[in-house]
Amino acid sequence: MVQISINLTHEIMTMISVQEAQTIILQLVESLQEKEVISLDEAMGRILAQPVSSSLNFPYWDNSAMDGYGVRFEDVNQSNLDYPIILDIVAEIPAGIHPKLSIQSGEACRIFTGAMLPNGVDTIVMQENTRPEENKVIILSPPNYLGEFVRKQGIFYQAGTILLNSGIKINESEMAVLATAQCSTVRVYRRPRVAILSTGNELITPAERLQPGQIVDSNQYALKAFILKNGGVPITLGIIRDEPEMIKQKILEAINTADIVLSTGGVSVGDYDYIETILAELGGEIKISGVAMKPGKPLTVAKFDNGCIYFGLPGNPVSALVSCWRFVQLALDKLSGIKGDYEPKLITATSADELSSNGRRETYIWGQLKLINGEFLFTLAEGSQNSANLINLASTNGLAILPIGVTTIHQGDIVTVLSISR
Ligand SMILES: Nc1nc2c(c(=O)[nH]1)N[C@H]1C(S)=C(S)[C@@H](COP(=O)(O)OP(=O)(O)OC[C@H]3O[C@@H](n4cnc5c(N)ncnc54)[C@H](O)[C@@H]3O)O[C@H]1N2
Ligand code: MOO
Ligand SMILES: [Mg+2]
Repeated sequence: MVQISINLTHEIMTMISVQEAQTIILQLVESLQEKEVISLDEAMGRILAQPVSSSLNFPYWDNSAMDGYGVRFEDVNQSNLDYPIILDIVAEIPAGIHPKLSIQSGEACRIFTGAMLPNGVDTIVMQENTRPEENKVIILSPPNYLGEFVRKQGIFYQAGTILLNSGIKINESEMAVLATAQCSTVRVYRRPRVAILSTGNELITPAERLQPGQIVDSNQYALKAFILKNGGVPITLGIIRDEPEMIKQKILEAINTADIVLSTGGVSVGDYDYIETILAELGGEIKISGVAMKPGKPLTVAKFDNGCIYFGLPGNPVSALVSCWRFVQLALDKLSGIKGDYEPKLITATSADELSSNGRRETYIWGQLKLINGEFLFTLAEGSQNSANLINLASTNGLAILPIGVTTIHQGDIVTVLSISR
């Protein structure tokens, strides 16, 4: 690692640090309180708004963990190859049956994995340790302990205990819990509404014919995908020309319909960069107007009286996404009702490549994070690290972070990497 001492220029002094920006943003965001009841089938990806418990025990009843024979432990625990115990098979119990009989001393039942135990049975002998003979079974080796291969009622969870906490995201494993607890409906937080708009005279849609000087609006698609991936409802408002009145109208519409607004472009110092002025004119309180990071420097954040939080993201495609990964992600997590510490997922990795920065802003370098033999390795994306190069941003799952003052991370050095979930 190579460090420099830097003279802070006026530009850097007016920008806040990434950490300060994170703190401000998280202070602005309040978690949604509105809840809705949805069907279990629709619950994937949603945030649980109440703890889940059940009147059921888990397992629901004593059942067998093996295909074999249900026995009384005291009958068979002395069994061995020289003096094998022989029991009468008095019943066959497949899974799904409620056995009504009671197994007496000297008796066994044929039983299968998942089948409910009858009264009297306290242990299962797996069939590999037995030899059936007509309506009898020979126990070739005794069980290791009383209750072997029995899944006792309530041994995993007892009725009434909390199975899932409020504020967790429902993924596949939580879906299984909700299903097994027979929650056919689930109370969740409503999804955050996120308005997305692109500003710029040069922008066209992917379907339009490209004319010299134009550029396709990729940000709209990137941001929509990001919002969908994070459980929000994207409200795409399209492309707005660099026309202050038109931008004003769209922003007004956006802040009145969404919890968060993401716009791209128009936040730097150019003659057509109107966003910050318009936000202020509309009564937005400008909380951030520049962060000492690269890319993502001109990030503008404002809060409106109705609670809406406006992120004016830089227009450069990489800058826009890096700002989302670093800041909007945390804001969305908190807004969504997810309980957590709202901290970026930072991973310590070894750098496979030399990484460089001018050391003047906290620099985010995109690439691949791989787990190799239990250790994380960061590989630089091939090609240019230019904030307009959205092509080599594809497949990025990690952003190596070079703090202010650090100009070089040598190959083999340790580097902190922001992990991006894919
Ligand atoms: N004199 C200075 N110029 C610039 C500075 C600076 O400090 N002084 N900062 C640079 C940095 S850093 C960034 S980042 C950009 C931010 O620009 P804006 O947020 O004002 O965005 P635009 O000027 O509208 O566009 C920048 C760039 O991005 C392209 N773009 C815009 N929207 C989209 C979209 N929806 N999809 C794809 N690409 C888009 C646009 O064509 C421009 O190339 O400012 C620097 N300038
Ligand atoms: O801050 Mo800009 O995002 O470096 O290109
Ligand atoms: Mg600009």
